[in-house]
Amino acid sequence: MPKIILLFSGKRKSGKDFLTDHLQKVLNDKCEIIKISHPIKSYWAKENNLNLDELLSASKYKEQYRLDMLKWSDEMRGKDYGCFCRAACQNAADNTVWIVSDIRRKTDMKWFKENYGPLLKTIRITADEETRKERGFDFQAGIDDVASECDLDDYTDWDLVIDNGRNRQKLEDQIDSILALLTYGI
Ligand SMILES: Nc1ncnc2c1ncn2[C@@H]1O[C@H](COP(=O)(O)OP(=O)(O)O)[C@@H](O)[C@H]1O
Ligand SMILES: C[C@@](O)(CCOP(=O)(O)OP(=O)(O)O)CC(=O)O
Repeated sequence: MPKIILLFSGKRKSGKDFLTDHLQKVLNDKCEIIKISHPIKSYWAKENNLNLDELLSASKYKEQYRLDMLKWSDEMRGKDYGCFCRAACQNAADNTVWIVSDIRRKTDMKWFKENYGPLLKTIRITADEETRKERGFDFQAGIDDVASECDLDDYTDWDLVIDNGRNRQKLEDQIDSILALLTYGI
């Protein structure tokens, strides 16, 4: 079992990868980053002969395949809503902090609550649209108005909400607010 699980949610280009990568640098080998999208991208890369590293990066490359990955993964979730959460957590190390950088759907939340309820802390990252646009966000129907991006918009029970937009605090203060959630001795 992990020591504690930090579940991060936020719209694209809000800065989920940016903040969780920095958190990982601070926590070092005491933590592990888990991406629910990793098994999706691995499958997609293998099936279609694509570059997995590019799919995993913040590049434009992944945007070309986002809609297809989204459609395929939603079909899979229809059969088993926990399939990617389970696959993503499968090889994660015991006794560390798990940083799940991309919960998107109520069913992701449900799966983690059912399997690891008492260990969870939930964090929502927000950023104003202008800042997200500066980072490369460009609204696309079928992506930005569906569950993948919107399902947790009406979730209000976050343990922490971090503004990572124009009015954001300094990075170290943002990270400190996350570290304050780690009440377990790590
Ligand atoms: N606080 C920040 N300061 C500077 N650059 C940031 C910040 N947050 C995010 N970025 C940059 O914005 C881009 C999108 O961030 P990313 O973490 O990939 O977003 P997401 O994972 O939510 O789609 C990246 O190039 C990232 O480096
Ligand atoms: C098909 C996806 O898994 C692709 C997700 O890729 P990323 O998690 O890399 O996206 P952002 O960080 O928001 O830019 C989306 C889904 O709904 O599962």
